[in-house]
Amino acid sequence: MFGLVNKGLEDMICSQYGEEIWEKIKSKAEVEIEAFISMDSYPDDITYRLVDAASVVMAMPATDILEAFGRYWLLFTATEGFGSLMEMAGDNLPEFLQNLDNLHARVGLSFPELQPPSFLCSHLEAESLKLHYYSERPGLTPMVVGMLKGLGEKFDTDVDIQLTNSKDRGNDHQELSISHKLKCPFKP
Ligand SMILES: O=C(O)CCCCN(CCc1ccccc1OCc1ccc(-c2ccc(Oc3ccccc3)cc2)cc1)Cc1ccc(C(=O)O)cc1
Repeated sequence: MFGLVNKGLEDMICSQYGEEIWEKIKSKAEVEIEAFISMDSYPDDITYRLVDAASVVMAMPATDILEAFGRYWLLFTATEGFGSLMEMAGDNLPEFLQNLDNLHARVGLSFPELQPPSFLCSHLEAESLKLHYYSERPGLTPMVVGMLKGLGEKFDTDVDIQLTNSKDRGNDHQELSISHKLKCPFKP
């Protein structure tokens, strides 16, 4: 996983809980890396160990940490680091999601070690769509849900996300039903 992800986790923990908690998480995860380099690639295992350790140290379910992290990563880490790349992906939520694979492909051109998941949109309606999420990495759906919620905030859009099919149920990918509604700009 790119350092961009692990660094995002570090930034979220340090900014919300302080460096001390982050050091505790790192030592519990037996991660000795001083500082994550955003553009370096690290074994996925490091990310999983950090999330599991954070779950113990902060006494929070790992799924809650992953969702909070996904939202933070989208709104801060990815936006600060790759605002222009994100802007190119679309002006609204459905457009962005339909361009997600292109966004990953564009990054992959410069960073071949990227191992992105794949996203496919179907059943596109005015205010809903189905997002098919294919990944070799298990257990990161809550992180993607958090990213999608972050995306909703970025686009001033109310988002409701339901997992409608999953690998736990024998499906070969995760299927998320997403309804999205632009927030009315002026309160009546
Ligand atoms: O693998 C999984 O099953 C879940 C992992 C999270 C999936 N992506 C997030 C996808 C996403 C979902 C919802 C909304 C927005 C999303 O992504 C937007 C995005 C995607 C990729 C980047 C990105 C940018 C630069 C990258 O690499 C760098 C980093 C620093 C300097 C130069 C390039 C890597 C990813 C930025 C925003 C981002 C991603 C993160 C890491 C990797 C990877 O390490 O291979 C691949 C993809």
